[in-house]
Amino acid sequence: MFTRHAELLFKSVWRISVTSVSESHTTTHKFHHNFSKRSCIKCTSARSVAFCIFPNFVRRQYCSLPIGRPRRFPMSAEVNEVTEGLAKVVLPKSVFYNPVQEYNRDLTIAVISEYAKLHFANAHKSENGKRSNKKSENSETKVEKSDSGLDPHVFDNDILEPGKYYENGIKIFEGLAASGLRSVRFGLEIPGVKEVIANDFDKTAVEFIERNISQNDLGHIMKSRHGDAAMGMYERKSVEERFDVIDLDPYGSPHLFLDAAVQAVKDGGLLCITCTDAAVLCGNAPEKCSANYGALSLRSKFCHEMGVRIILQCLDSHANRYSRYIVPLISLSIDFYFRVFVRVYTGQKQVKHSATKKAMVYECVGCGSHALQPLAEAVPTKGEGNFKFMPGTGPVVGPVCSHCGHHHRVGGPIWSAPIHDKDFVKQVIQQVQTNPKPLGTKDRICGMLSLVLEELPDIPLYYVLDAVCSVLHCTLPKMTILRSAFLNAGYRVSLSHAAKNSYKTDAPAQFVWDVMREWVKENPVTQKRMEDGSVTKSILEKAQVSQVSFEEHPEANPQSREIGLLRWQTNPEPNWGPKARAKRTCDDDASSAKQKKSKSANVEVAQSTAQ
Ligand SMILES: C[S@@+](CC[C@H](N)C(=O)[O-])C[C@H]1O[C@@H](n2cnc3c(N)ncnc32)[C@H](O)[C@@H]1O
Ligand SMILES: [Zn+2]
Repeated sequence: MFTRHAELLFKSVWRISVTSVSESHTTTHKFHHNFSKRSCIKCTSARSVAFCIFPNFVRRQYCSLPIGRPRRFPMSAEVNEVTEGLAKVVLPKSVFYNPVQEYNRDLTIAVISEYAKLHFANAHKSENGKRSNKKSENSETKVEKSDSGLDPHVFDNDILEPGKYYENGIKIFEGLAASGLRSVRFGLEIPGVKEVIANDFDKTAVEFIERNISQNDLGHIMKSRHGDAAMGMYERKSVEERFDVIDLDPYGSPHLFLDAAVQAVKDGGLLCITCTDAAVLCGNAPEKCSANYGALSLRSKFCHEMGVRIILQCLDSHANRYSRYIVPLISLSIDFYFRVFVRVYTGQKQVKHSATKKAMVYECVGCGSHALQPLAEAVPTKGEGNFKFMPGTGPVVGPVCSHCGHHHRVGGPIWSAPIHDKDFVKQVIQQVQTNPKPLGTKDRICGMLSLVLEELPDIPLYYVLDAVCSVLHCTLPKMTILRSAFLNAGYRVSLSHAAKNSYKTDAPAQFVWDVMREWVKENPVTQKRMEDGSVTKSILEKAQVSQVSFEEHPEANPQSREIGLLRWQTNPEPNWGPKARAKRTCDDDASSAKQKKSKSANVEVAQSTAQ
């Protein structure tokens, strides 16, 4: 006991930095503290939090703020340390953290890193352009460095380094940062960064963001912001101040932040958006989906891709109001949430095409056949690149389903244009595979993105084999046999990353059912399933129009399957999934109590309860 006292006294007198370890509190402190005064010697705040080093023995006070900024940590906070990627952060229970979202964070780091390369390549190109103009104006002028200080060789040599400040680097805003883990990782792992701002409207979260900035030595590129995410973006919507990248990872739906996001991102900038309100987007609450996203979701077999496409049409509609439009880079349905990466551009001419990239969806309530009703079409007129825009013609389906006689439900509008940029996806895969410091979820990123590369880019939505077979009450053909039938008939077919056993095809629904009629000839349905008026009977009694061959086609096995990539998630940990909204455990002062009140009003409208 005496030795312990002596050790502590020694440390406090000599102001040695301390790494504290206890059962529930583990944290590293960068600053030195005055033990006897029980206040932080750096900021002399008597209100700094006390974390016990040794339970029931002694309490010490720490603070990681720069001198002169008094601050307080909650007295009752239990602090945990989390290590992910290159980051080590501390956070109390009252600040949100979901370990399963590591995949989301890893993927985002890979995407933004690739985006940063494009950013530097563009800057380099425009600098070269300027340089050659200057040269042609005055051949004696030598331009060694750009006016803006960009080293022209930085991109050529691919020597951008993470953790370093780049004057011409990318500016990133994380609107809903919680502990700042994601932003800290951005700062440490993404090469070519100028600024990372981690924002949260929770006071405790921001205190921990600051602590984590200091603990990870990121003061030169990262800072915190305390306030509403939308306001943080509106403040930076002027052209000079816009962000290159905005990351939004809210509880539930991001809809409250989208108007600000599409304005605060620079021309060609990147939005990274998570939606964890999967139930709403997948048709459990179409009215809520309509209110939040301006589109009706359908509870269909293809709901996971439909959810992605609803988010994209919503983003594009928001952008259109400001003469801007989106270009999706990667749009994914993952586990229990959606994550989309889109670039936002300005251009009135392109905005006119936006309505042609959206469609309503008809889905038969009996057999699940679906058809897309485009909202508008572009008709070429005189002069290159000129179009006249017309409302879509329809309906594309009859009063009842031509396959089973049931009625249709109408959903949408959805984004009906491509949802991924395959060249970009290839670059991300290559970068993830060759990264000397591999991401924790590297295998899954490569597996899922390889599936994305295989997806038919021009075919929205898909069929699910189990569902099609359950309509007919028949046995399931092997996926390779089914795919062969489409390929042998000259149609294209692919999986979708959004669902196992899915198939996308450019074949008409008539052929989809012809394949099943042929299959049922060899694998008959029991007679009791052929009741009068049943969907099974209606479909199987219809004459088969096309010839179908199940002979194995050489491309029947998708490459991602052949080489055994990790394509769909296996359970990463027990009870994984959305995490409940973080609960506040600390005492709040009067102002944060007020804030809490208005927050709950916002939250009421804004978000569902889980992430
Ligand atoms: C799901 S957590 C963010 C998780 C974090 N991005 C990560 O990867 O660990 C959502 C955070 O948003 C914050 N938040 C909710 N509404 C907000 C608003 N309007 N403005 C700023 N922050 C908000 C909450 O306090 C919470 O910390
Ligand atoms: Zn039908």
